[in-house]
Amino acid sequence: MSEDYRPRRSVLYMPGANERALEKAKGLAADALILDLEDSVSPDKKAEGRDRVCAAVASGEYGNRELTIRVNGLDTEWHAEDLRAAGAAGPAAVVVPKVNSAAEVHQVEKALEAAGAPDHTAIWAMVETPVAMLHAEEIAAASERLTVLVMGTNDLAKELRAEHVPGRAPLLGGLSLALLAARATGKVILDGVYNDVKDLDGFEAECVQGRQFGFDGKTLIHPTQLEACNRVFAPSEDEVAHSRVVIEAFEEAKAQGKGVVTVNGRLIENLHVDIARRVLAVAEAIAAR
Ligand SMILES: CC(C)(COP(=O)(O)OP(=O)(O)OC[C@H]1O[C@@H](n2cnc3c(N)ncnc32)[C@H](O)[C@@H]1OP(=O)(O)O)[C@@H](O)C(=O)NCCC(=O)NCCSC(=O)C[C@H](O)C(=O)O
Ligand SMILES: [Mg+2]
Repeated sequence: MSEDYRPRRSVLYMPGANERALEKAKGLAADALILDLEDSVSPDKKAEGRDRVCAAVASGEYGNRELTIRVNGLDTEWHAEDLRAAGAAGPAAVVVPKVNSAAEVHQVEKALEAAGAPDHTAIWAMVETPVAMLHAEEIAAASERLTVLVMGTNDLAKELRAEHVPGRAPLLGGLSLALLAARATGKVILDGVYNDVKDLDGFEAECVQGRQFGFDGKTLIHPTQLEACNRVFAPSEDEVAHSRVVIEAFEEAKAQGKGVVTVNGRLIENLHVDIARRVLAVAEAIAAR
């Protein structure tokens, strides 16, 4: 497998001005953290939150959790200072909300360069408006620095005037467009949040749906959502065992000059072996964490 795989099954938001949550996150089983300066921080706490999240990045106390900062939107009074501070702090990524065009990605890229952001600081673009759904491919392809698309399903539902319903029928068009864009451009894509922190069954069902769709992981808002998310977005033991059987059966068939074989009555071709190899690589990367 040529592609580098970094687990991003569970990506937990936390309010940037909430000291308790920032402290707690150091011990949570999240693959990545989004230290938020946008929706979860009130206007009077924006400056305090900015200082706190930059200090958190500088602390080096978050282990192998990928540490990112969500800045305020491009059209807000806080955006420029957020980018300056986040760029200088050098997190794994700056998460930019409500990105609607390639031009906006270029604007962020320039501001990060001006802030002296290190090369390892990527851009994660949130796609959460009807315009972003229709421009998803140009957004995803806008920059090599942009490595991840993040669904913002709350804003998307708001803009669509849609309701949050089990199965997310009103959002499926947008989810599909963003996924197509991510896969067409070789980017990672994360599913949106599940708002009811008490409804763990509903949450798990949405994780399963996201994984079946092809999302690489899911964004979360509460620590109780971590366990199911990490489990659902990891290959199960059965999948790993089946993948090994598939690879072995195909190798044997190849040695006998055959291009196809069946396993448990199912056709196995080259592409199924590629899938099986990816499953093993993902499982290994997760085990190595
Ligand atoms: C949703 C919450 C406001 C609930 O908070 P609270 O009632 O305080 O939760 P608990 O009392 O159950 O908390 C138990 C302990 O866990 C810690 N905690 C809670 N949430 C987090 C978290 N996200 N990260 C780290 N730690 C957390 C509490 O501090 C308690 O710790 P302890 O004191 O030791 O017991 C709250 O969970 C919350 O604020 N969640 C994050 C909200 C957020 O970041 N929202 C913005 C992102 S979502 C979004 O914007 C989506 C997107 O843009 C879109 O459009 O869809
Ligand atoms: Mg949003």
